[in-house]
Amino acid sequence: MKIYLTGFMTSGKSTIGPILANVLGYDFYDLDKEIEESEKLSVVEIFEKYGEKYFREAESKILNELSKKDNLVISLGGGTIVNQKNFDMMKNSGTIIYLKVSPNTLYKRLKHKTDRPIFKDLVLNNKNEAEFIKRISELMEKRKQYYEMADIIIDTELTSFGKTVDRIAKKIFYLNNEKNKS
Ligand SMILES: Nc1ncnc2c1ncn2[C@@H]1O[C@H](COP(=O)(O)OP(=O)(O)OP(=O)(O)O)[C@@H](O)[C@H]1O
Ligand SMILES: O=C(O)C1=C[C@@H](O)[C@@H](O)[C@H](O)C1
Ligand SMILES: [Mg+2]
Repeated sequence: MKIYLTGFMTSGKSTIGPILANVLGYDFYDLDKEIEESEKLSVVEIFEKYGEKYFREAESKILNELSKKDNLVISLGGGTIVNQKNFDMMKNSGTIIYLKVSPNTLYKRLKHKTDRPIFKDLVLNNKNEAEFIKRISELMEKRKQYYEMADIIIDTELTSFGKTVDRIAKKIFYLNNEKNKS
């Protein structure tokens, strides 16, 4: 089984992914980290040096390579799913799980982080809360049609890491049992 974790920047994909993989006994890959290793640059540096289009091409290429493996959890980047080819490939090859978090909570997590190129300028320019949340909400609006086509949606707003992992693992064990029955 292949599990793809999707959701907005700082929704918790990279934090929860390795714990989930450990619980399921699967291998774990963080797509952003794989791109960084392959390019020998950080995500911010790739955006600055080569631009977003280049990053997106590298992202799709590495996603396709990783997806040849089985029994794994992949924590995607926040924008990976917003590409029809990536989406179709993941939908046809595995289970997509969306970690749903509100713009207000995402703001609290993002406001001090300078390692997300898309929000770095807002953090460095100390943009006020209303403007920041507006930008998060606008991007969320564009992306949510993809996020919400996930196979499983987990509202993680009020949930600790452990509880989120527990809820996902239970759903995966159930799906695996159903698959074995048929
Ligand atoms: N209940 C929670 N669940 C998940 N993350 C939480 C929670 N509470 C606080 N956090 C914090 O939110 C941040 C989530 O960041 P993380 O890198 O896991 O997000 P991500 O979804 O991988 O983002 P990106 O798309 O940028 O890769 C971490 O700093 C984590 O400590
Ligand atoms: O949401 C996004 O577009 C991104 C999220 C991160 O995971 C990285 O992939 C990068 O910062 C872009
Ligand atoms: Mg991540």
